[in-house]
Amino acid sequence: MSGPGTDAPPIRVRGLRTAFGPKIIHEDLDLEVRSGEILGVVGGSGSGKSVLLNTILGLKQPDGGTIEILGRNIEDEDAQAWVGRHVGVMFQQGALFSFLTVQENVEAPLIEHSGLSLPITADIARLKIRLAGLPPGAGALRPSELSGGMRKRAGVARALALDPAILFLDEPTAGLDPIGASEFDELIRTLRDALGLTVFIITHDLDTLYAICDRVAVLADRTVVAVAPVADLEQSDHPWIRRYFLGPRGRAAHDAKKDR
Ligand SMILES: Nc1ncnc2c1ncn2[C@@H]1O[C@H](COP(=O)(O)OP(=O)(O)OP(=O)(O)O)[C@@H](O)[C@H]1O
Repeated sequence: MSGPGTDAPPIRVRGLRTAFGPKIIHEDLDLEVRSGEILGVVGGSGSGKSVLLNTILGLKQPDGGTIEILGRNIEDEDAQAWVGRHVGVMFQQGALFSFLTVQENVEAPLIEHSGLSLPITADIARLKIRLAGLPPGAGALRPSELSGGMRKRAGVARALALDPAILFLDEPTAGLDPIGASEFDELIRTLRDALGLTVFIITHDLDTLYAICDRVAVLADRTVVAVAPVADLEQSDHPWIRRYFLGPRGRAAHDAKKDR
């Protein structure tokens, strides 16, 4: 069986169809994510980015097509537990348990999946909290005591708890000020480089796309209409892509990248 360490692409989606009743969200959608890349996923509001994420994670059943994570079909028996073991997810706002401290939030997946003793679990959680760029004292705080940026870092620490091969991030910089957002981008790139992660980021943040994404997948017309580095997408003829990258905000992000 294929798995982490094999040549299978981290994520391979083929011919995906999803729907809610009669409403079709994705049709004949193909997407292959390369090992070690940071892939940005963009699309208009309601284009199906979150539904795609949930379907890849096995939280929503596809109506057609196949999804493989590290070579394993997510509809296979026991695949959910396997995906949970090899994939880290940071949902919007960090999605932390509000009644637990940061330390306990990061320990939770370790206790559930690793079978390690509690002292070792605690040590690993402390390491992940530091890895996510939080100060040592942050572990004792509850999510409500953290700033938005710290909460997102705590979400990253928890997502990294089980040493995943793939990190999924849903709008990680939403709600952060520009300095916090670019520090967060830098964290993601550093973690990718240091840990060899493959990163899948849903984002509306053009600066993130220019700053750290190796390629960007564009969702439109119920499918992925392009997957390419931003520089190539700037040359696209697709009307939505042109409006997105060549509109005033796209140009500003492009110019900011040049000035960096
Ligand atoms: N549980 C659901 N039941 C019915 N329709 C749904 C459900 N979840 C999502 N949808 C519909 O699926 C479509 C895609 O939604 P999705 O949340 O994936 O969009 P998105 O691209 O993530 O949007 P945004 O950028 O605004 O977050 C929308 O039309 C939405 O109304």
